[in-house]
Amino acid sequence: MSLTVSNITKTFTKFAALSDVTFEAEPGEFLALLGPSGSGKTTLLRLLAGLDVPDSGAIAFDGDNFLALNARDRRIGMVFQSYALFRHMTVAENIAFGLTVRPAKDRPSKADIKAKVESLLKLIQLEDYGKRFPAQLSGGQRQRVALARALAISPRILLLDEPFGALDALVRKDLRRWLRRIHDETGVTTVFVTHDQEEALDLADRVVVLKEGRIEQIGKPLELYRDPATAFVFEFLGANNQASGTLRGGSVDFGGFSVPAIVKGGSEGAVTARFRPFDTQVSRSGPGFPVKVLSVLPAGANLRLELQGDGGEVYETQHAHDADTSELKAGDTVNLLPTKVYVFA
Ligand SMILES: Nc1ncnc2c1ncn2[C@@H]1O[C@H](COP(=O)(O)OP(=O)(O)OP(=O)(O)O)[C@@H](O)[C@H]1O
Repeated sequence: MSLTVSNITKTFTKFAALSDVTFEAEPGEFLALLGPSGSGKTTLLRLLAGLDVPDSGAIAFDGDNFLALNARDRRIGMVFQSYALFRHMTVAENIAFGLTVRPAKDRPSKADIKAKVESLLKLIQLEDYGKRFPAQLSGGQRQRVALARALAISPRILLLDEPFGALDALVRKDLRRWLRRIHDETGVTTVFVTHDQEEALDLADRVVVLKEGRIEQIGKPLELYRDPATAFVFEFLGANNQASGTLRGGSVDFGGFSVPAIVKGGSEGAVTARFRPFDTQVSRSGPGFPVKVLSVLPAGANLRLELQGDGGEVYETQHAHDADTSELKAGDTVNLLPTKVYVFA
């Protein structure tokens, strides 16, 4: 095990920013910390980095007690959302910084530093940019340089705090793919903070979902999506629909039709059933809730529908085009049938 976080609690003037947080990262694993604003992600990252100390609990890396080491001795690479490059230094000087400030006995030779910077510039695909200053780079390029600077010290662990948060959606997507490739090439254990579920599911080997300073669930992206432990995880990880029904013998009865349920808690009787846009069928005459089509949106090979029930509730569905849905238009009345629902405590 490379990183072990055990029972970490951190309180700010009586307010518990983190409560009893425990998780592990395998060597070389890419872990995402995912949660809404204020869930404790940055606090956790700061504790890992040694920028703050927990009230209780333990943090170890490869058997070393991290809490007994100061920030520098933990050998951590960090990248923040804001471009923290030194403005008066060139790209190459920025990347070399962590090596040039080492005490003489630990400092690599000038030639070694130069070679390291060149290999990192190549890795981040900015080979010809070494002599530029940060102001002469795009936002995305600056974050690539920030990553190279973090990697220059050969960190034992890389901590990334919403590194693409300030960039536009297209650049973010590009950098996401790029970061994953860099991670796979360098193999450094990485903890990535984000509040963007798509980013976390896309990038990470495993995702730690935080809510109000506590871990809701830890799992591989697909596990979390398919097998969410709580209603919070279900809702946080993707578009969701809700309908009231009666849980009975593993199915939810909606009055007139019933749907197989994945039951994660709660008891038989009145429940709120949740279902994903993909787990639905829309038909003109089959079973289901009578709904009105609000909008029809093409989504690649799929069709996305916004539907409204009798009581004003809005549903979202997404499926492949079929005979029953391809001619649909706003204002039509159809039946919405969930094919699988989740019930949580
Ligand atoms: N130095 C501090 N003093 C007091 N409260 C703090 C301090 N740092 C963080 N908090 C509180 O701890 C909670 C968790 O904050 P944190 O920054 O870790 O959340 P986050 O999940 O990273 O949120 P965001 O996505 O908005 O950055 C918040 O309620 C915050 O107000």
